[in-house]
Amino acid sequence: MDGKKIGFIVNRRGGGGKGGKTWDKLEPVVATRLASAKWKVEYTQHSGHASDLAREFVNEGYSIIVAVGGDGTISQVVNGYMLADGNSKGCAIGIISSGTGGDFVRTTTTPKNALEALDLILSSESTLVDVGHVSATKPNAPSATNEQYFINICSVGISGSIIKRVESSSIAKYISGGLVYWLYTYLTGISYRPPPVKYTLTGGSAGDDEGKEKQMGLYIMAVANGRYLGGNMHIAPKAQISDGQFDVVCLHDLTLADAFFKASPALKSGNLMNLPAHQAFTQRNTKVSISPVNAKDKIYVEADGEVAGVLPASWEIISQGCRMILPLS
Ligand SMILES: Nc1ncnc2c1ncn2[C@@H]1O[C@H](COP(=O)(O)OP(=O)(O)OP(=O)(O)O)[C@@H](O)[C@H]1O
Repeated sequence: MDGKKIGFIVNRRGGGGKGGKTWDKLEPVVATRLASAKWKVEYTQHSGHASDLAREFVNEGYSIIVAVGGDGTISQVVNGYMLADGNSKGCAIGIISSGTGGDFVRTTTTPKNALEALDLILSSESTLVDVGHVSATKPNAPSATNEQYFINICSVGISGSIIKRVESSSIAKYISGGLVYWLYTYLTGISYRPPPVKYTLTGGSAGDDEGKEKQMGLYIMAVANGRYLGGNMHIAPKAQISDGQFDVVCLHDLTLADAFFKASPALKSGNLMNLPAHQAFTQRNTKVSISPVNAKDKIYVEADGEVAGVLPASWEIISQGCRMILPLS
């Protein structure tokens, strides 16, 4: 650790308070192991704060930034890192997972045990991974866009509607995060009707469809760097975080019965094989764009588990844009 500066960004609220408890146990170990190094901890004070803190750590010359929290915290740290151009400044991100869903660390097989995760961060080399970028329309300002990076999965359709309902929910502060998510998944599942959208896929395996605008009734499209979403849905089982491409997994034109009896089990198991080709496809692409056929439809986009905007939206991969310290695959 000679000469290295390590910054910890801790979301004490992540995982319904797990983040705080994890850090309280870990801090004495960090103090001992990093006694001869320069290290600092910052606690997130509000949503989005982890991004500002990451940007400051990069600009202050820190060599490692450790995100202590869930997928939302990891995503915000990646956003701050990308905005400050952390890769070209020789900075890497480490992860100590203490959230609710933990979808990104499921892909990377980062240890769930905080001491093991710290050990990995302090003893391993960093590796380059891809980062996704999404440009989505602001829900209340149709002529403006939200520009955002994501490290795991950005999706649109039923998943965006679920996240929008979870974020707007007034009961979320009274019951556990997992239960709120389950409740709105069920309620959205029975009321969701696939809206018509136009989409274009470019770069990669689009073949004859390369760059052609097509239309479908959108159930879900996952633009995936990682493999899991929604707290363990194995939606993109073959996605690789360093291959320079998104795995684009799409279910479309489903009836309510198909959605319940075929799509949900298939998404959970990562097996879309029992859905016919006219209702599901998987491709590898570097660019994606989708817009609603009916301009007044508000179709929500979620990125790493948080609302990123509505359609129209477009996606682009930033190949090997971020350095992370991860277990060797
Ligand atoms: N002090 C704070 N007050 C309120 N919200 C905060 C605070 N610090 C961070 N947040 C927000 O909490 C949200 C959730 O955090 P995080 O993703 O770490 O945990 P989680 O949602 O439990 O886990 P997961 O995303 O893996 O399901 C993030 O959007 C983050 O911006």
